[in-house]
Amino acid sequence: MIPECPRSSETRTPIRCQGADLTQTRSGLLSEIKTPIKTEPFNEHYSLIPGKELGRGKFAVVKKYVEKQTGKEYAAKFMRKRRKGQDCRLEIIHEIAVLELATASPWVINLHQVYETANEMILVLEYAAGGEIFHQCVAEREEAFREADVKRLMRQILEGVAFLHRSSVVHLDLKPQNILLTSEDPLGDIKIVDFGLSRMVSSSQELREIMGTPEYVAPEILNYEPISTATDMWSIGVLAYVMLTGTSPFLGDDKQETFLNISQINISYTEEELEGLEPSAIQFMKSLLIKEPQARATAEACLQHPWLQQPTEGKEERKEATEGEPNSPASPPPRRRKRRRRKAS
Ligand SMILES: Nc1ncnc2c1ncn2[C@@H]1O[C@H](COP(=O)(O)OP(=O)(O)OP(=O)(O)O)[C@@H](O)[C@H]1O
Repeated sequence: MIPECPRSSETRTPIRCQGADLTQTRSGLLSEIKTPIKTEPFNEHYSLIPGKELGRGKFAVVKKYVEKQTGKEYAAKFMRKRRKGQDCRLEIIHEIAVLELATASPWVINLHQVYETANEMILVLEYAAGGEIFHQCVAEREEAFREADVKRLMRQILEGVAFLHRSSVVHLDLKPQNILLTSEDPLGDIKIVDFGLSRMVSSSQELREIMGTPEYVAPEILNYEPISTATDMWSIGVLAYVMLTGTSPFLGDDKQETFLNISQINISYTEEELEGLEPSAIQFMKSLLIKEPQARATAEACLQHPWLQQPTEGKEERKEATEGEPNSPASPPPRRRKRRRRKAS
């Protein structure tokens, strides 16, 4: 779900963030960018790589391109400036500004260039060849993540989110479709994408009413209570559950049921998909899926959680496990991944 575009006539306030002076609007949008906006024809500099588009949202399409001069591959995100009759250029500028702010984090997708046409802005992004972690989340056992994989990727997600939170940015749409991989096999590293709903949080102004994706939204969003960095931490709790089990903890038969499940914290930690996980993995999720935002673990605290302190068996484990005998000493015991009605979506 996408929020209404803010009015461009909003008041702007200067803030200091990560040592830089930034200007933000009342609704938590950054309004200044450093990247030059190119107006020459995009196709003069980039060639489309034929094939399936990389992704599509409500107002954007992402396609793979090669830069003619360097031969390097990029993901070009074509974003419509007018949405539902409103000018949303300011929102796109904010998305660019957040990507600029996060350049120092290896876990946030890199912005290469920006182009603008009459109707669109084109964000030329680093190409994440492994696609969305969503695919492994819902894959059958051989391709699905093992707990050791989830731990390594979760540490990276948390480091990325901790960086954003230190910079006063809340992502507000953390879900498996917005966590990409640099490569699929061997399993690479994560890249956080899609800052379309992200906002600056400051102590002086309250943010409410920004909607993410139903299955991943925190109770305070449903109750129109203030949004904070803790709102992202709820989504990370849901993300961990989905990555570990392939099922979505709050998903109901319709949106109403999903929202009811969230507001009542109607979650089960005794599902068979959770059997065989380290007990500390359950504790980790429980430390995040708490109604009161203040009681949830922060990203920094999560990085110190016992679940993420235990050594993982490394990237090779998944391959060995799928090649070896299912119960041989070299491969960890298979985790039951029977699908239920509430498969992640
Ligand atoms: N840098 C990238 N490399 C590879 N694939 C990408 C990249 N950026 C985006 N994609 C793909 O395109 C999809 C849509 O991108 P993104 O979420 O940024 O667009 P969006 O229009 O804001 O989406 P939504 O409306 O769902 O929020 C991603 O889920 C991903 O599958």
